Amino acid sequence: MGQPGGLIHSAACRGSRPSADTGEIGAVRKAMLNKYARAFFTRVLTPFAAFLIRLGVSPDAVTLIGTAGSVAGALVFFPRGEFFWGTITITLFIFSDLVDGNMARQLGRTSKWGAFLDSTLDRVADAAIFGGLAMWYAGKGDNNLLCAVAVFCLASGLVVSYTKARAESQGLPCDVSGLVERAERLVISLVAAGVAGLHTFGVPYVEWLLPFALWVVAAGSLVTVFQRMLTVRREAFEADRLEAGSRGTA
Ligand SMILES: CCCCCCCC/C=C\CCCCCCCC(=O)OC[C@H](COP(=O)(O)O[C@@H]1[C@H](O)[C@H](OP(=O)(O)O)[C@@H](O)[C@H](O)[C@H]1O)OC(=O)CCCCCCC/C=C\CCCCCCCC
Ligand SMILES: Nc1ccn([C@@H]2O[C@H](COP(=O)(O)O)[C@@H](O)[C@H]2O)c(=O)n1
Ligand SMILES: [Mg+2]
Ligand SMILES: [Mg+2]
Repeated sequence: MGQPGGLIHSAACRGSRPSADTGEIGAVRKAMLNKYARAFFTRVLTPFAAFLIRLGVSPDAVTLIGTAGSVAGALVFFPRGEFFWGTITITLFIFSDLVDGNMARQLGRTSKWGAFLDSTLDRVADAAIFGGLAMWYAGKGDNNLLCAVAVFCLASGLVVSYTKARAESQGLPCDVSGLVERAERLVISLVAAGVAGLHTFGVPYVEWLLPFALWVVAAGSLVTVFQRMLTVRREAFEADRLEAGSRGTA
């Protein structure tokens, strides 16, 4: 456990919110992929980000194009059961989410607007991915239960992100990433969808992977919602206690 009380206190003393822009969010413990894979992909994608900068492309444009491509890949291919091509398309575009911030940092132009745009459009891409899967199961995939599980993944993923955003808006750090962050939700779902999609090319015994992954993401997201809510509850009580204490001594 970190020291959320201290973080809250120092943030409160400065009258600031923990955010990606201030760097305070860096103090929040990250889940596995964000911790380890991000460093690797930062190294790999930095030359590409530098290339886009030389071409005069802006970080916001990369954010917008990446989201549009991910949404198109999810909503064009997934509802038709074309999981392989859907996953390939989404994967190509979704890495823009690591490139846009990289470009902003190289340019020394990270901004509050950029952070807002990035996070907001992450939700749009996630909704399209799980929405596209739900549409498949509601239609030709013909499985109401899996449709419900995909909708649950969509909704719980949004709630996971909302817990952090709402806590941060109140000056609370939400000092836990939880079991399943966005990167985990995406990697589990997309690897499963991509491999399950090989069924179309005659590969046997792979189609069960996608339903399995959806159940895993649904359960993991539910656990994560509780992890974050309990953490914020503790942080909120601590912040209220400190505030009451400072009022008492004033
Ligand atoms: C036999 C086939 C094998 C295929 C193997 C493929 C292996 C691929 C394996 C790994 C790829 C790992 C990629 C992992 C990259 C993770 C890096 C990372 O952590 O990035 C995080 C980042 C999100 O950061 P942001 O700060 O921009 O976003 C914040 C986040 O959204 C928060 O959400 P919350 O957690 O709270 O819900 C918000 O709170 C916050 O507001 C927000 O700012 O970037 C990403 O999330 C993008 C990650 C992209 C991951 C793409 C995964 C694609 C992986 C595999 C596709 C495989 C395709 C396989 C085809 C197979 C065909 C045979
Ligand atoms: N259009 C953008 C996108 C992102 N940023 C900044 O990058 C941070 C996110 O970094 P990622 O590596 O996760 O993409 C974000 O908080 C912003 O500070 C930006 O300025 N403009
Ligand atoms: Mg990004
Ligand atoms: Mg993002």
